[in-house]
Amino acid sequence: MSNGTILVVEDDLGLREALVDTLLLGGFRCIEASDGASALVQLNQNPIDMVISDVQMAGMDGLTLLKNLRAKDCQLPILLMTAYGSIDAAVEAMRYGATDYLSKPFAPQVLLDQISRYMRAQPVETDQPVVGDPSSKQLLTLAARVAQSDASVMVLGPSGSGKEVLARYIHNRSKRSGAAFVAINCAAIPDNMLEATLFGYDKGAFTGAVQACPGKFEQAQGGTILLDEITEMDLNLQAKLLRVLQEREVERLGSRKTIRLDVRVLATSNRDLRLAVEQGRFREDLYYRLNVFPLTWPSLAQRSGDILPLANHLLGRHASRSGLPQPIIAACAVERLSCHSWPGNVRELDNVMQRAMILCNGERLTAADLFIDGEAFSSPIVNNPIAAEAMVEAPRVATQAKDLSSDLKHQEFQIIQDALKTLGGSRKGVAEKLGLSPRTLRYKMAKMRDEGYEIPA
Ligand SMILES: Nc1ncnc2c1ncn2[C@@H]1O[C@H](COP(=O)(O)OP(=O)(O)OP(=O)(O)O)[C@@H](O)[C@H]1O
Repeated sequence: MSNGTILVVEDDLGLREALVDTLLLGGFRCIEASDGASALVQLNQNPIDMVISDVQMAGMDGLTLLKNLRAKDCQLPILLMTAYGSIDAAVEAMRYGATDYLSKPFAPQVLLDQISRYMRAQPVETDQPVVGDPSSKQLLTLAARVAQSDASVMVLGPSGSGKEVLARYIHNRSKRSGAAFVAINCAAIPDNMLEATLFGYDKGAFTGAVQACPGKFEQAQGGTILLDEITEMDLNLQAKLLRVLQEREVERLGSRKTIRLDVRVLATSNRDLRLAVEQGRFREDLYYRLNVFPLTWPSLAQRSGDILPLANHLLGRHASRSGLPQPIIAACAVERLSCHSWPGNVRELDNVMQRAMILCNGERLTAADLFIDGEAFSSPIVNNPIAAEAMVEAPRVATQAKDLSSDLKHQEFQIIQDALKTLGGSRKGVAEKLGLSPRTLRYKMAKMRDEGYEIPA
């Protein structure tokens, strides 16, 4: 997914910078505000997908900002950062409609995990899934045929394999393409909020329901709803969902008015559905209702003909986002991409291409620009030909290369740490001295932080 835009509201400049660095690394766009009032201005001027705000700020504090935001938009995800141990502030935040809260201090990964739980689904930029493997081409042809009907479709496949891309493709190829496509990730929303999110609620239906809000089904009226990771839905809610699907009508929470629905339902799961039914974790009647037409997108390793076309496509996407020309993938990089098993599927490939775009210095993307998790990495700063060699040979000498890589990474972090100390913490100075772009430096510093290196102030 293009990860979306986050408004970061924090009056402490240092902390705001650290938050922004972490979020940029996570692939999000960021807009900054130092208090509640300027946050409201930013919100009026920019499309925002999520807000992260401190509670204690001079001027308009986080809770007042929260109330203002909720009055304008009842669905915008808002995360509040509360001081450690400040239970009262956290409870109050939730009462006034915060989506969740983070208690300070928190690790960067905790922040990123919370964000991915609540981030609004982002439009996927490509209309047509990119494929190259004969099996994927067949699957697309089948999906295009299924799209013409109004049947429920269950898209199966491992995490990151492109299930949402396929679901959007079905919507775009259907007669409903002119209407909304509404995706909801059933695993990302806490059980007690999922029902209200799906079916909507009336004012006063529960504490914090300060105004009526339509649910996702209503928003998808005339179009398609995607129930992502449906097997994660709790059994009680599965029963309510089944009723909505059977009756084709919905009642908002706290309301007696029924609303007729004209919505096509698509669902995804990365579990073995039959097994989930056998284990009593997924209702059999719901299984049959949703599984009218199952389509399975296998792991990337099982359709290796897709790897290179996808790598080029994803690289092009990152190049155009950074306003840079798209590099050509050199033969050594192609070999490395083809050798890897891609346990994280297309999402992992996307991350690798994003990093490669940052690391790549010229028109050619080489094996040394591919930073694959769990494999050797040759640093652009410590430009060591032995390490580059070790990377190309990675499948054969993985263990040796891994040791060398971690050694090089340590040296590189040491160099950055020393430069920061010498230059009194000036990032601009360090970037210039080491010949790195500010973005690459930020990326490396965030990695250092993750690995427990101390960053001189
Ligand atoms: N065939 C494809 N063509 C273009 N982009 C793709 C393709 N498959 C996956 N992607 C990209 O890979 C990323 C992951 O895809 P997607 O979110 O559809 O996977 P998923 O199977 O739904 O993942 P999850 O199970 O974690 O929800 C997205 O950035 C998407 O744009």
